[in-house]
Amino acid sequence: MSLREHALSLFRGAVGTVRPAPMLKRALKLQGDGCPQLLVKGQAFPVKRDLYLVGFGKAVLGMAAAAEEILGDHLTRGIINVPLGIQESLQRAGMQEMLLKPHSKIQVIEGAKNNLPDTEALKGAAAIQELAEGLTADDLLLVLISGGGSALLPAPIPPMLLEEKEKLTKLLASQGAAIQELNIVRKTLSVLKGGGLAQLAHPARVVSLILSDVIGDPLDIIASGPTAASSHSVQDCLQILTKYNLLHNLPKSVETVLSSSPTKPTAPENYSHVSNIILGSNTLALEEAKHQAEGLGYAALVLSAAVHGEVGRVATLYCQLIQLLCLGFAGLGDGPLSDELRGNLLQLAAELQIPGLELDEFLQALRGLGPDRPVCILAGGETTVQLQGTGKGGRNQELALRVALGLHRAQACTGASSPQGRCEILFLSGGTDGQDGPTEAAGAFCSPGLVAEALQEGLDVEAFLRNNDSYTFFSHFQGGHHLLVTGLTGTNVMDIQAILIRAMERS
Ligand SMILES: Nc1ncnc2c1ncn2[C@@H]1O[C@H](COP(=O)(O)OP(=O)(O)OP(=O)(O)O)[C@@H](O)[C@H]1O
Ligand SMILES: O=C(O)[C@H](O)CO
Repeated sequence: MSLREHALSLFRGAVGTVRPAPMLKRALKLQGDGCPQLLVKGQAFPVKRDLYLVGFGKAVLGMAAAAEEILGDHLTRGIINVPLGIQESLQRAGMQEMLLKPHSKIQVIEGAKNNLPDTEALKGAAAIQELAEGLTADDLLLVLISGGGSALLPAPIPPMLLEEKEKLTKLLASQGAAIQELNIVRKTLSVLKGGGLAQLAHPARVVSLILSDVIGDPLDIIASGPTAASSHSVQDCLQILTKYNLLHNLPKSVETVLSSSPTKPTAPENYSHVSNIILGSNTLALEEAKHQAEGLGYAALVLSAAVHGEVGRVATLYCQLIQLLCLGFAGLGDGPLSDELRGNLLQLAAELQIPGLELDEFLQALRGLGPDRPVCILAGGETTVQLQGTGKGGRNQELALRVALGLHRAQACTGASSPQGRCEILFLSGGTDGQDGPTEAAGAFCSPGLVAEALQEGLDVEAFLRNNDSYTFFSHFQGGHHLLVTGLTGTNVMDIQAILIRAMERS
């Protein structure tokens, strides 16, 4: 099999493991008929009286379909808020397992066009709020949460209007606020976010099943943590508004809400009726890819599930890693060039501040790999692209193209003796949701020869990159062969990267 086929199969395996149905079926069981209990990853929750379900997020329709199949007649009623048009597009894509059955007890509300809160999402949030407020101590509320949940559960604190809150979050996003900052502000201004839903559902037992789309899986940030104790206060919100110069331009209603917000977040002991359980994450997807890579004969290592930073810097990190691996294959893993690369990598990783990354240990483990086995390095996270041009692309395709350019330049420096010439190399970057930016592709593959081969086709990689036009490039180059096209996957645990390297077969 080619490296490309291997990479594709690893990507599909990784995504497959965090698809709603397999994920729910692995984690959730209902046991016993007389006094049924819900079992979630080994934790038992008795169903004393009624069992309700609510959910919000891009992957929640599939999660709800799988949950209803497991809960059967024990489910009393449910309400989910999902993206506008999702039922029709899943139907069209033939993804029946992600759709609710006819006569389902779960009401579906579609809204939040283009991932922005709207009146439909507002109605859905009000219905969820009403359901939660009516629960008793004998009821159990199952909450399904995934990325995109913030826009799908808008409940601005009065007198603030939806448009006012939306305008403020849009302003923050356009100024480059990170998702953590955005969601701290959203939590302060919302009835249901920042633990609000869990508090309204009290005294019912609340069990949240979460598919994480945020680096580090922070419970109080994913979908703005509607069932998680918030570690943030109104002070944090004010600091963020100050940082982005928005504090002195706030609508009156926002000022009113901010001035009457409690100065301290609700104490964690008020969440003893709540269990927040992460069911799927980038880490889980990478573990599955590692397992599959080992099955294919690779020595596989996971670099990190928290790779973030400006796409160009992250591309440099991957290029340097690839060069280091090549030197290892060439038997030069202990030479001065390798030492220099290791030094550069450590410096770059320190600059990128990737949480939890022990690069020193990782590089030691790389050194321990023999030159005989093919190597697979896996990583995940989310890069950022500062758009300069007007082209069409996504962060994964841009990353792959930048890695190709970096490898091309490195090869040009070392010439014919380049250690890259002695091994076969493939890099893949893809979004697990199957859509990279506003394009039809999930991501792209690249190898060191790409830039030179593109030139022969009259395609100038640097010019495409200057215009953030990676999708147009990959669509034209070799008839689109290097595009990763999966279609919408119905899940989302950020992006995945794979580096595959093996010694060149001697002819
Ligand atoms: N022409 C482009 N080239 C490179 N990146 C782009 C381009 N246009 C948009 N992007 C990037 O795509 C991202 C938005 O796309 P997308 O909706 O896939 O991301 P998202 O909102 O983070 O969604 P998700 O987390 O669900 O994948 C942004 O990070 C943006 O910078
Ligand atoms: O909905 C949101 O807030 C983002 O997708 C992060 O979870």
